[in-house]
Amino acid sequence: MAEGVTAETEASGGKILLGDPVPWFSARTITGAQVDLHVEAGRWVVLCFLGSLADRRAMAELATILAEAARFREDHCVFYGILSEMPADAPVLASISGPAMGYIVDDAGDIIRAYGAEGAPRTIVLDPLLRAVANVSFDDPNGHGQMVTTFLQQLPEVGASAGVPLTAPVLIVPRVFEFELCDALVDLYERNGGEDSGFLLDQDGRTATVIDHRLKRRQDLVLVDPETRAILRDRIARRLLPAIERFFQFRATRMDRYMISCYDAELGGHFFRHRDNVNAGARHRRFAVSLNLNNDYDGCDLRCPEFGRQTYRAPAGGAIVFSCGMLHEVTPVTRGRRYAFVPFLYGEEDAAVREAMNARLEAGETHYVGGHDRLYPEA
Ligand SMILES: O=C(O)CCC(=O)C(=O)O
Ligand SMILES: [Fe+2]
Repeated sequence: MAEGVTAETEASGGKILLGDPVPWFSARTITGAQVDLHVEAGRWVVLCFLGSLADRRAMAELATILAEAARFREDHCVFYGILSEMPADAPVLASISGPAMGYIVDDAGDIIRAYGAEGAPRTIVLDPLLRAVANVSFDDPNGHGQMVTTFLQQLPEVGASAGVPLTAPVLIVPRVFEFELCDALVDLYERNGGEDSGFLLDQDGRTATVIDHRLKRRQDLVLVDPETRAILRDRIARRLLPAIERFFQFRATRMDRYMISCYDAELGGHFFRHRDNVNAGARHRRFAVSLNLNNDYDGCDLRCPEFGRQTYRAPAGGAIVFSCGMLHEVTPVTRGRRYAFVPFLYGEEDAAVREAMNARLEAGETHYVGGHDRLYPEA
């Protein structure tokens, strides 16, 4: 973006500096859709701070940007209009809302203030890593609408957003579990079956397990047998941890979630975009492991939207390891069933964090007592 825009941003006292990461926020749109900015990463994000739509100017600027609405697509660019009060024609805005376009009423002004837009309507565009790449005020000498639409017209596809080919920071390590071990685990699952698996969600600062098939469809079989757990722990400690130490410089001492997970094509198995460490009860998680137990299925691969549309798949018996802070999704399984072992790794300090976060768990959630997650219990 033009240098003049940077200068303008700094001079206005706004908190958003071009190039810098922006603050995350959570809100609901006027249609009730939950927006967590951190989940919006992986595409261009247009935050249009319009003030009140009772103001004719705001309406005109919105109309100019909406002329580009065809560019708002879930896999490319999403648009949020942030309003200081509920508009009179909310039903009209609701009718044009969708997965790539929404309107948020920020009547407390928290988001507006955090983005330096109080009394200074503007459009801020974020890159797929949620860093500000444009900050155009309504007072821009070149015209707000003109500047924003030109900018939107020039946005490359997400995969080209860095100007060089992108690869997500995932480590693929083959041959962690022997094929016989994989087969035995799949067999165990088929004999026992799994249970619908939820995901963690914070509401009013407390973490609860929620089931919503639109966001996740998976069945899990929890492994309680100490011998089975010891075998899995042994393979992870001997074959995976050395690679994590070498390539990520992290020494894991704890692992949780001993279970076999199954994504079934007949049930529409998938896992929507998420990060594994954002909820209070999940802050201890450092690295996610995704170890495939079979390969006779289609789809169900890992995608890391911040790094483009490309997908990743571990070979049977092999693992993908990635940071729990990275946005990721599991694409729908389109044929057969995918079986996987998907534990989280962390260390001693993280275990202490986890214990402290017991206080933030919703009633009914299992409290962490430690011990069962040690990777070297004999030490
Ligand atoms: O199925 C996978 O490979 C990843 C699962 C996942 O993202 C999770 O359980 O949080
Ligand atoms: Fe995950």
